[in-house]
Amino acid sequence: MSETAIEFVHVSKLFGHGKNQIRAVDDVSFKIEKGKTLCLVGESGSGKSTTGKMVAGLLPPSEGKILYKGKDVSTLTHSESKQFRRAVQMIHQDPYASLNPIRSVAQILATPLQHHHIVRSKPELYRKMEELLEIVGLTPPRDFLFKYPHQLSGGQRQRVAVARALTVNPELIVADEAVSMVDVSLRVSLLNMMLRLQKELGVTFLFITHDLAVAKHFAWEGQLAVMYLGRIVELGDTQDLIADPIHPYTRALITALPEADPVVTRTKKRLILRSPDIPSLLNLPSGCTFHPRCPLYEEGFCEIERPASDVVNINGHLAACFVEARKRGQEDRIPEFVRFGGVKV
Ligand SMILES: Nc1ncnc2c1ncn2[C@@H]1O[C@H](COP(=O)(O)OP(=O)(O)OP(=O)(O)O)[C@@H](O)[C@H]1O
Repeated sequence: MSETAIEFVHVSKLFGHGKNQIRAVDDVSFKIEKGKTLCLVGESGSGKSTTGKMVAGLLPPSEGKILYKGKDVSTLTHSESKQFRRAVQMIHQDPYASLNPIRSVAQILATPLQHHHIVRSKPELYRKMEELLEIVGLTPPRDFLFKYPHQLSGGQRQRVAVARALTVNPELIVADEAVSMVDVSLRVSLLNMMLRLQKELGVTFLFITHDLAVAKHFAWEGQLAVMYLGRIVELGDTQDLIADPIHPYTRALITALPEADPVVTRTKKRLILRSPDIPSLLNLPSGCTFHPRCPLYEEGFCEIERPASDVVNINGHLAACFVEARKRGQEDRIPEFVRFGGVKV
């Protein structure tokens, strides 16, 4: 039976106070099975990083529950909490900022290995550091151990950051825009290295990116969650979601993807949004927050109530769109007063 690594149950994160309060993450639910990948994709400000930080235990939720292996993270004892922090590691966008510039690769890797008593002697330390560098594709390891971050390329630095995360044998890695600062030419090999890690070490991944092409590649065998203004608007197995996107926002993202074949790119019908502007979290539109941009917008239907993330549910492929719920024969999942144009019946 599959085991759930992490689960969000109606989680929200609020920042600020009074009139300046925003819901950076709003009523988000998902689970990631052990050894699988969930990729969060969405535009800047959609709440991806805030979600990632909550998964990594760096931010507490304002509402809702986060379960780690079925246990509410807020109720963990001190020692369980320490274990949790060690089991979940985060890889950031900018490895240059996250690696200490005055420490060599060997020093960067040795600190957690020694601190957590993962190695007990110098020879064991060196064996372990070399093994980690080999796992992340920095070979021969001796060429890299005594280098400093500034002597490495962006892709190599990110590999060191991954190796450092692996020092503590994590069960879950949160990779937040981990390839976006790396040259396009090196991105695929970095992504493939992380995919290999997942297969060989069985690590669970929460992968965060604004780039749907990257998301598609990394989570092809996992799941995608599309975020918009703090909410998940569509969630499903990546292959289903790409083949049959339900939410118009997902469709817009997919039709904007470049195709390998230039003829397909030229002839592909793009989904034109009614407005390019993303509303402010401080002043959200009523009802479905995507309605001012949505090509499927129906007056008197879309602006009444915010659709639940699972108002469309096709064998576990979920989406938050009343228009699509109706089109796909799931009208009974739409609250009655929305169906009757806002009139309480
Ligand atoms: N510590 C904080 N205090 C106040 N507001 C915050 C804080 N962290 C994030 N926010 C706000 O929450 C919203 C969501 O931010 P978040 O970084 O999670 O989005 P994102 O989708 O990861 O975007 P990006 O890729 O630009 O980081 C944004 O409006 C951001 O300004």
